[in-house]
Amino acid sequence: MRKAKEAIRVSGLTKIYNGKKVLDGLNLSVKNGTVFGLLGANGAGKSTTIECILGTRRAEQGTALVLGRDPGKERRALFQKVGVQFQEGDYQPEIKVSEICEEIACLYDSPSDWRELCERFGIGDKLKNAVKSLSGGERQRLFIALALIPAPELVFLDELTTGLDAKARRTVWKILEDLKAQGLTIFLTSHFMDEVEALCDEVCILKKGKTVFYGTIEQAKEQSGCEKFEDAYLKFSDEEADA
Ligand SMILES: Nc1ncnc2c1ncn2[C@@H]1O[C@H](COP(=O)(O)OP(=O)(O)OP(=O)(O)O)[C@@H](O)[C@H]1O
Repeated sequence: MRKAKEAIRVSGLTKIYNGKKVLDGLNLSVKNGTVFGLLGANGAGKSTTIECILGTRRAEQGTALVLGRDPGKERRALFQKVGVQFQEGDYQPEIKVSEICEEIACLYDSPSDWRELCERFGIGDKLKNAVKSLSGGERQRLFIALALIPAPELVFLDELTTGLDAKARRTVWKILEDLKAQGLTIFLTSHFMDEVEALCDEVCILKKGKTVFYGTIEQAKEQSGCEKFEDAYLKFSDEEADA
C-alpha cells in the first residue's frame, strides 16, 4: 500500500444524534509515526469521532482519510493496516485468551506473535483462562494486545489505560513508546493527563463536539498560561467550571 504522509486526515466531520450536533465540523491531521491524543470530558465526542473515522458510524457531513484511503470504500485494504482496541462485550462469553488471540491472528496476512505480545503485557500466564475471568486491568491489557496483533501501521486506543494499576500503566506506555519508535502511529483517548503528557506529540481537546485546543502539550501550557498540562486541559475544556 502506498504510504501517505498523514496517517489520518479529518475534514469538517459533523455527527448528529437526535437533532443534536455531537461533532461539529471537526478537523484533524495526524502525522505518520506520531502519537495523537483526543481529549475531552465524558460525552465530548471522542468515541464518536473514532467511530466516524473508522466508518463504523456514518457522519452527516465531512470526510475522513485513513492512511490516505477512504475507510468507507477501502475497508478491506485498511483492515490489514489498522488496529482497534477491543471494548467490553466485543467477545464471545466463554472464549479463552489463547482462542481470541488465535482467532484474531488468523484474520491478518502477517500478524505479530500474540504469545510474545501477551508476555509483554503481563498476561502470558493467563492464556488458558477465560477472557471473562480476567481482572478488569488484565482484560484491558489484553484488549490493547489484541489491537496490536495485526502488526498495524496505525492503532486506535480508546480510553487507553482505564482500570490499570500504576505499574501496568507504565508498562503500557513503554510498549507504546517502543512501537512508536518502530514507526507505529497511535491515536488515543485518555482521561489521564500524565499519560497524555508522557505519550502525545499533539492533542485535540474537544468540548461538546467542537475543538477548543489543538496543538502540542507545550503550546497548551503556553496558551493557557498554566504550568501543568492538567491545569491547561481543565482550562480549555472548562471541566472546572462545568463541575
Ligand atoms: N448511539 C447514540 N445515540 C444517541 N446519542 C449518542 C449515541 N452515541 C453517543 N451519543 C451521544 O453523543 C455524545 C458523544 O458521545 P461519545 O461516546 O462520543 O463521548 P466520549 O467523549 O467518548 O465520552 P466518554 O469520555 O464518556 O467515553 C454524548 O452526548 C452521547 O450521549
